[in-house]
Amino acid sequence: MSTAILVEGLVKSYNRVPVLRGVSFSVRPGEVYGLLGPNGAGKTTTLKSLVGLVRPDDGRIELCGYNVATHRLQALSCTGYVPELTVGFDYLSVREFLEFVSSLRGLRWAEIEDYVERLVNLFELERYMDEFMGKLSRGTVQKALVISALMSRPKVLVMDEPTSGMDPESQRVFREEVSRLAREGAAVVLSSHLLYNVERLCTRVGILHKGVIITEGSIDEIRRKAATGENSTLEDVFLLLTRGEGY
Ligand SMILES: Nc1ncnc2c1ncn2[C@@H]1O[C@H](COP(=O)(O)OP(=O)(O)OP(=O)(O)O)[C@@H](O)[C@H]1O
Repeated sequence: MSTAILVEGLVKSYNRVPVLRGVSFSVRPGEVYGLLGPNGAGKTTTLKSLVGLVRPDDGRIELCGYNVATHRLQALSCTGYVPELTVGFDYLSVREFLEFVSSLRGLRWAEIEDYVERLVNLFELERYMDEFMGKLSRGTVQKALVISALMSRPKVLVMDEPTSGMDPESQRVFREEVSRLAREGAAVVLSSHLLYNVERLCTRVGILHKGVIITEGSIDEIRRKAATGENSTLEDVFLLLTRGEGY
């Protein structure tokens, strides 16, 4: 399959205020696509549309070849998702939460146990396994959410600000594990304001601004397009393109 995530002409308004005005991008197996943009640019709305939590007014989304509007179950069964915020799991321990997600996904615990244990060790979550999710710090919750999305080794991974609150060591673990999954053939899309992480992890980025993707490509390509010079950072490019025009 040449495209695992296909987004075409996504349009969405809230209370007649347009938020997405024709967002299009695609992600191939093995790619990690970073969706960037100022606050309110529409990143969460786009990612929620991908997993069927927001119904777009127009446009087409396919995950693993399945149209999300008509074959949502099939599309989501090959997809891992890290939401921006979680609600409702406060009174589950981390262990119960992971077991709950695995059973929802129809995974057999015995088959994923070794992988989950490896991730739990890497993210240093062992001592929190029997703590309620509601008692944990933001970064610790994020680690549990990331593990819950990775544990099925999905073909498509959709992540909204996945590393917010994570310490630098865990962010490195995150980058390594997501890269590993991509090398195994997953297509990944993530939103982030942490441009340092994006620069190291993403093979391609798209900058969302005023409801459309204003530039897209590898970091080198968008640096050339923005003519910010070969020593410029992603932050330089981002600030140049979106300067003073927060949406
Ligand atoms: N349910 C909703 N009802 C009305 N407006 C909404 C709703 N959800 C989002 N919006 C508005 O849509 C716009 C885009 O929001 P969205 O959360 O998609 O942006 P974002 O790029 O993810 O922002 P951030 O970087 O701050 O997380 C914002 O102006 C927001 O206030």
